[in-house]
Amino acid sequence: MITFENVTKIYQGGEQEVTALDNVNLQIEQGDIYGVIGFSGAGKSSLIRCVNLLERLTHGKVTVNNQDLLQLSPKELREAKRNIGMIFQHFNLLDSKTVFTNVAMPLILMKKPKEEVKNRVDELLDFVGLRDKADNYPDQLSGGQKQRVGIARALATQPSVLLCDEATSALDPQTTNAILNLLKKINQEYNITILIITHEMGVIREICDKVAVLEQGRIVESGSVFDVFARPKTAVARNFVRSVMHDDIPESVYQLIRAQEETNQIYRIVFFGESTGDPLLSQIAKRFHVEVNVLFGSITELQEIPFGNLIIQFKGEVKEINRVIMYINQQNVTIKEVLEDVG
Ligand SMILES: Nc1ncnc2c1ncn2[C@@H]1O[C@H](COP(=O)(O)OP(=O)(O)OP(=O)(O)O)[C@@H](O)[C@H]1O
Repeated sequence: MITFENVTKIYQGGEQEVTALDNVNLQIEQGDIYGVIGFSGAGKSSLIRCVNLLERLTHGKVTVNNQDLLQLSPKELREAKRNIGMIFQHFNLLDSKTVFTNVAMPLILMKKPKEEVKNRVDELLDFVGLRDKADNYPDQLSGGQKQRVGIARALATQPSVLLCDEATSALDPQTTNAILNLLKKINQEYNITILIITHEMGVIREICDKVAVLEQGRIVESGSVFDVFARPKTAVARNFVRSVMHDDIPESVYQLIRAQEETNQIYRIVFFGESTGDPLLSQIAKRFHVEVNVLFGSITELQEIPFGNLIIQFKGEVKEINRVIMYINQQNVTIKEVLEDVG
């Protein structure tokens, strides 16, 4: 478990102060895959680096498994840090050492017996699918393979927490998916809590259970990935969701929406899970005296669960349309007027 309590990080850059984190509160439960998303400069690196004290916070408190690292003795701190693995965008491998030695390094530093080191490294290289590369050097590996080495090294000390600092940003989409699947496997098989920072909503969609949106050092929105995708509350979260949902409404539909006089007839309906398949619209057409037009529709997958998005026009009497809206609200879907995001 990781908690951030009123965390502020201020950098003193010459004469100017930069507030990278501004009173951040966040709770990451044991076993979560928690994503923090934000644009460049939002404070993501500062946030993740405060967890293992690569950065010192200016105010507030960060705890990992109820321990405040700042309160520990040097010896206790070394032990606590072994419990926190980290992987990096640019892998941070030792180029002059083999894959085996890179993965073994944390154990060598702990002065573990040779045989124990060998067994553990072999096991880890098997786990990440690189047993045959043990004697290779990092520059003989692809980006995805380098990140696998980084992951194996991070797991060497059997941490309960894994910090991922833009771990897939330097990789192509296919390799990104393979690495994300590996992270999912680590979470499931070892029950390791994973904190990921990223600027890519695709990463959040693929593996995170929960997400926080960081903007100018503040958490502006947080919750389950489903909730944030279905009901983003802030403009920044809406933009991130749109970047992967491919649900942009065509301009021709916008024109139709802008032109209409009755303003309460066009709605966005968001479905997810099993309700995506429900014949909701045909039920509406049967039960109510309204005409139903689908103006636009898209469907995508969120963690292998279908997530649908429809723009619907209802034609009929206002009273009847209101009954339809009430009916839809009772189903497991989200409905809202489109006009507010037409701009
Ligand atoms: N060592 C530093 N000294 C001064 N300012 C810094 C330092 N590190 C970061 N900052 C500033 O703090 C703010 C947050 O930076 P941070 O790197 O945490 O953001 P980020 O979201 O990780 O961005 P990116 O995705 O570009 O890495 C930025 O305005 C940045 O310029």
